[in-house]
Amino acid sequence: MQVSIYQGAFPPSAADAAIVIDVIRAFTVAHYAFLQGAERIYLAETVEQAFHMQKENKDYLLAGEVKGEAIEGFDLENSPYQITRRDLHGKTLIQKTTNGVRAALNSLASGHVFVTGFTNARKTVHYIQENLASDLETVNIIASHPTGDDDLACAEYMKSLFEQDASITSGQVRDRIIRSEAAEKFLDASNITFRCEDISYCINELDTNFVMKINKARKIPMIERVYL
Ligand SMILES: O=C(O)[C@H](CS(=O)(=O)O)OP(=O)(O)O
Ligand SMILES: [Mg+2]
Repeated sequence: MQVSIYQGAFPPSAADAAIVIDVIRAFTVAHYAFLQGAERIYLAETVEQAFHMQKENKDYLLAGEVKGEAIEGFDLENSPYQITRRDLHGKTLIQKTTNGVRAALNSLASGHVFVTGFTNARKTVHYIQENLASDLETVNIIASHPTGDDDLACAEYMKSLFEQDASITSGQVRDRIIRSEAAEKFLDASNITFRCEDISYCINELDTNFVMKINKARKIPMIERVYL
């Protein structure tokens, strides 16, 4: 199996499987949303599309950000801290974010498409190794932030798990996430728009029994849980 890492929202090629990483914060948010009971998460290309979908389906909840900030009229921010304080049982979310959602939508030409933050990175590798590996010649790992080291560190970690070379530890990934450019504004106490708690949710691996896979058969792609 050839495992390649790309950085940014525009992967140059398709693969048998793609794993799109957004540690800070889109797919950490998605992971916690499922843990809070969400059933599915649609991926919206634009804020307008998200509002249109909610107009047609009044129960859907809008989650996301523009330039990291809350969107007026959305139900949820792009904040794992906030998500963990909501009961989302049975809910459908529509997610719109700058890097993670954009990169996922640009990866749909790959055969299987998974999304993850650091919280579910190890489980995602194990799921692919156990269930798909014999059918996969190429795997693209897409670190969705164009320059931030948070997603790149997680991508290197996942590649090292696939290749079993122990070249990077989970502790090293955690340190790189905390020191990344993307984390800066959250850890700046004078910047009250961003919560430092969000970073705490992004740096710990969780022992969950599912991975997050994109269902491409729907008109609007959506993330679903696939159980281990
Ligand atoms: O909200 C986020 O964490 C980012 C936007 S920014 O990098 O903070 O401007 O979006 P995401 O798609 O979750 O990386
Ligand atoms: Mg990000």
